[in-house]
Amino acid sequence: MKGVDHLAHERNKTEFDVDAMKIVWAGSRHAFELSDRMARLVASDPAFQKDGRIRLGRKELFKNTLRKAAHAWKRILELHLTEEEAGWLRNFVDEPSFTDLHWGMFVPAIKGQGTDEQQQKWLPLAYKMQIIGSYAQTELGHGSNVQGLETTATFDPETDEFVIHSPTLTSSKWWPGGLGKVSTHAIVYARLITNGQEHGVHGFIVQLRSLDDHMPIPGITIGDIGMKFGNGAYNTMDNGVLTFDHIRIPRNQMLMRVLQVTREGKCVKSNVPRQLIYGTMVFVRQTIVADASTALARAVCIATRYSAVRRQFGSQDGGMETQVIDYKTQQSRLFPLLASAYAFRFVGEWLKWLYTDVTQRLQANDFSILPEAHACTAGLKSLTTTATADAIEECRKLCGGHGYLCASGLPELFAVYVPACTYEGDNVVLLLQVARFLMKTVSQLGSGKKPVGTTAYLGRVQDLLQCCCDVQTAEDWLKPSVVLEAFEARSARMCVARAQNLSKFENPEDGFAELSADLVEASVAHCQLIVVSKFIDKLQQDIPGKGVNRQLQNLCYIYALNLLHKYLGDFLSTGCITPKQASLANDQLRSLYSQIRPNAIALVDAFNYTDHYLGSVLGRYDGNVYPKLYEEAWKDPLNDSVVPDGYHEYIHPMLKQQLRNARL
Ligand SMILES: CCCCCCCCCC/C=C\CCCCCCCCCC(=O)SCCNC(=O)CCNC(=O)[C@H](O)C(C)(C)COP(=O)(O)OP(=O)(O)OC[C@H]1O[C@@H](n2cnc3c(N)ncnc32)[C@H](O)[C@@H]1OP(=O)(O)O
Ligand SMILES: Cc1cc2nc3c(=O)[nH]c(=O)nc-3n(C[C@H](O)[C@H](O)[C@H](O)COP(=O)(O)OP(=O)(O)OC[C@H]3O[C@@H](n4cnc5c(N)ncnc54)[C@H](O)[C@@H]3O)c2cc1C
Repeated sequence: MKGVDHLAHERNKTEFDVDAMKIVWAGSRHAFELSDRMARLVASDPAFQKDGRIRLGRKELFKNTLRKAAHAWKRILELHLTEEEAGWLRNFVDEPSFTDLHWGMFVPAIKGQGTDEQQQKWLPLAYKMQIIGSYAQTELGHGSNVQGLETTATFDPETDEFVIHSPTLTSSKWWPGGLGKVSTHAIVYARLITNGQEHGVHGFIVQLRSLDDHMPIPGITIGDIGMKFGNGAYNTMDNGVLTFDHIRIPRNQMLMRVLQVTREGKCVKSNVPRQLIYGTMVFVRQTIVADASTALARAVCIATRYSAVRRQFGSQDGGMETQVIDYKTQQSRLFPLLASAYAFRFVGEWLKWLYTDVTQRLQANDFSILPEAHACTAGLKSLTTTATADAIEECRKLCGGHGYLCASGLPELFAVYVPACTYEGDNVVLLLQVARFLMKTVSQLGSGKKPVGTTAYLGRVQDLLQCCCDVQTAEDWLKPSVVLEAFEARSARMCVARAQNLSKFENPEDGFAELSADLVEASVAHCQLIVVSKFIDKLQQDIPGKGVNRQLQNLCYIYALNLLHKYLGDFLSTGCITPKQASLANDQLRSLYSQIRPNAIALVDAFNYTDHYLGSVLGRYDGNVYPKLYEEAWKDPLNDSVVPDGYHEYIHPMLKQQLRNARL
């Protein structure tokens, strides 16, 4: 059987309505139709082809990215695309570029932290791309510790200006995307100083380059920070270095929604909390969770299709060998990743809802759920990006040797994706933020303050400390209440145990530092509970389409029970379940793998990825893997000549030498 036939055969086994699942995956019929249209538009445009990207040198690669970004903008204008359509189009172009930072951080920072007048002035320029912006927060010496940033913005009352300055080498801005070669402006984070007094870190709109000839403004030194991990990959982005030598900007270019500086240099606080200065990060972390499901789904789609095409061992009487997807070990590695892609999709949907809700509340001066929004975005960003980066690497291994070829698409996907564990907040630093939130919540339980939102379960802590898991058979693990209670009890018990250990320290900060590794584990447990509970919530919705809900149920329990298996130490040591119940969970997991197996190909087809977007010979929709891999190999520049360059200089003399030695 050919690879092409394998996948057709697999698709015939499907037990659910794939078109209906495509809509569930996209979030709505509207989102499906729109993303489908944009994906096809990009795939059919020769200007957006990706072939050979990994073989380009840095300069060529970067210029190629500029060309694509300019072409994308041209198409957006020609077709009068809406903001939503334009976002999808840029997504399917699938090449990190300065536009990510312009639309993803520069514009949101002005929207979130700018006053109405500032928005009226700067947003139209940014929307028309008459200025291009980046987000310059991180410095050579400090990234995680935002309060430790060294760049200064000193108010000069004589001229009504701020003087932006880099006092040290370590205060050089370092990393901002789009800054190195493209951006004309940036939101620069700097320590505000007025009348000799410091007022913490704030954002300032600073012009970096001339709008006429793109030369840096005098006093500004700016460039690219150099090559990053992997071929192609994130090297399409000009992450930059920037220093200021007493650059003057008008007073009204400080983003003043949180704090105003008057003509006299007086600081006047508004009614919004200081943390709103960090609001852009909350917004981006939320989008990163949605992106995690997309990147994970890409890797899983490649590994699943290839696992159905690939055959090894098991041939009897000259019959066909076994499809590697039928090995239980392959299933136990692959199907939890498939389930995670769906789980992250739904938690991403929920997080988007939460973010929208917080934004509306903020507009009505209700800041009460800001800590919850911060903890959820930070924790879920950390959980989903760590899992996705690990999963892409696992998918590479699931594809055996061919997974290591760039033609599989997996090496570049990994190289592009893995910095997500670091940017927008190092994942451990973010989990420590969640831990602070959880410890604060536990410490307030005695005061009668009822926890709400994702920590509401901690309000039932007494019950959760005592409850016994009600599982007697493997089927009992298919009850939502049972699964939910196990995850709630595990998280609550871990939180309470950590809080008790913390209370033994005289100085809570010392305790927090000493116990931080344990605290991070409690944060992970809490975030996993959120993902599981949002998946279970999704199952309660009225989901149309034959067999769709059934598949989602199977995926939900695979996600939850695989976590239970992987983190068994937590569940057993906190006494949430018994070893016997753990073993039953494992039995159920195996049964679920068998149920998912005939639907695996259709479940990845439901992601609706074009071959252009997947960029993988192994993941091709038609399964025509071997002929295309063979074809692809011959495209390598090494195969341009039969005898390689360097033969006469190095190989030939070496062979001659051996020959002479042999004759002696
Ligand atoms: C084949 C492949 C082809 C190619 C494929 C292409 C496809 C690509 C796919 C990739 C996917 C997506 C791409 C997406 C594009 C993204 C582009 C990358 C952009 C990256 C940009 C950046 O990195 S910007 C810089 C980000 N920096 C950080 O995140 C810094 C981290 N540090 C902090 O956030 C904070 O300083 C801190 C959280 C660590 C706080 O530290 P500290 O304790 O010092 O805090 P404070 O004293 O300042 O404040 C404490 C109180 O404030 C509360 N707090 C903290 N943060 C927030 C917040 N954000 N919101 C609300 N409240 C907050 C904190 O809880 C404390 O509260 P209390 O305890 O109540 O006092
Ligand atoms: C590809 C990429 C794109 C980026 N784009 C931008 C951008 O556009 N704009 C921008 O401003 N920045 C950008 N950044 C910077 C990014 O936000 C920072 O690198 C990130 O926030 C991590 O900070 P750091 O580099 O200072 O790491 P560090 O904080 O130095 O981390 C080093 C190690 O120390 C540990 N650590 C640090 N603090 C603690 C603590 N309190 N407790 C325990 N462990 C700790 C971390 O876990 C990590 O293991 C980008 C980074 C990358 C990689």
